Amino acid sequence: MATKIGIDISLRNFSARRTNKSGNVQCFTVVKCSTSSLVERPWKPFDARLVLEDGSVWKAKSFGSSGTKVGEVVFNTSLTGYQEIITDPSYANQFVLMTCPQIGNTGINLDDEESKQCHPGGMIIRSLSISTSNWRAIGNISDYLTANNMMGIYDVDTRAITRRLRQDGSLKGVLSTESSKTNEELVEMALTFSINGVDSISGVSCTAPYEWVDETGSEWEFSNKGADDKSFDVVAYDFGIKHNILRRLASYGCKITVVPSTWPASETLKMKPDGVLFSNGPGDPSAVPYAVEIVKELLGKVPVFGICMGHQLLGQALGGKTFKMKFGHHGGNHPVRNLQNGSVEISAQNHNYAVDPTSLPEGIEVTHVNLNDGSCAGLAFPALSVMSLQYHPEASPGPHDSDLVFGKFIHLMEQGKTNA
Ligand SMILES: NC(=O)CC[C@H](N)C(=O)O
Repeated sequence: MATKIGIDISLRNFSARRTNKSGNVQCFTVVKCSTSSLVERPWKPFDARLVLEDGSVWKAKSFGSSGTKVGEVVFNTSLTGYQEIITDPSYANQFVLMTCPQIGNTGINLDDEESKQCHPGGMIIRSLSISTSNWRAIGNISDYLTANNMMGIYDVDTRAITRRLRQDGSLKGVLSTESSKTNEELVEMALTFSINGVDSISGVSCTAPYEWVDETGSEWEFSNKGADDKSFDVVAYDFGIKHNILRRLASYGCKITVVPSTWPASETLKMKPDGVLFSNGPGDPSAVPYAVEIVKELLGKVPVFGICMGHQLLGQALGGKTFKMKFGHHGGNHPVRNLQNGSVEISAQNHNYAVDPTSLPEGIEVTHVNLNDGSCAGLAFPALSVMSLQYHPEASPGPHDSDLVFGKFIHLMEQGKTNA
């Protein structure tokens, strides 16, 4: 007898709600799950447009929510992990184009959210999977996007758009399902939008401190996991923090208090943490001087670790400058050389800005280099117990090569405790 793998979710109606150990309520408003809502055959006519600031108009079909939204278009080359990508707060004010040609086949589950909501304004894909089948799936991506007020378009030439972004650099654009709006109006909307010089982290940060205790689930845990008892008190600044950063810190033995992006350095020091983490987050790092000031005030007083936006803020606090890259790095296979031990890590990346290493004062060490373009991928300043990475050691989605860096942060905190 043939074994049936997966679940035919077209037969199920559901609503799901649960509270994790950290008190975060996760719930889905999706109650219907049918393959028929995904894709209709034969093809329906085009009902959505992506209009770019260069005047190009890309006809497509819509899924998820409808309306008109403006944002910056970036392409992500990851082959898996679309749910983690669309719930990553670092994508706020952007549209994410997936170069992987088919999206949606593994559906949506309760465990792969990197935050409590979807953040990009829209998702641009080639083919929307006609069915959903995965042992963890509780819904399909179309209903999930609708429930999260996120737009999606499919049946559009994602290769051609990606080539344009690679040639010309990041482009602003508008997604619209509204036929009443002219192409000219949408081009104008794209041209007047700006992500540069705008504070995007204030819209995604938490508003009050909270504790985080959830570790990586035992079925996904690595053998290199750290201490079982919570030996290190860590304050994590939330500039748009991904849950997997918190899970990895908890797995490595940290007791974590997450604080808002504006949390004063003096309040953090009163909490007497063993270390401070500066998280990932969306938008232009040079547009949030208040966050750079907080980082500066903490330098030298406690060991610190910066990830992505956190790394860019540290770079500025140490005296350096950031700049906007041509089209950034978004994917799960970027080779990075660790200059401290010579090894190469295959890494998960998601950023449009970078620290200019030539702007850094003497003594600041560039510890990691992106091997695709030679850009700065990590910094250290041992005299002030500083370490940072431009990419994502927590992955989610992505390879786990860089996970050991959480152990390095533990080591930095241990040294801090010894020297205290
Ligand atoms: N993932 C992140 O933290 C992104 C950092 C920053 N917003 C950038 O795009 O460069």
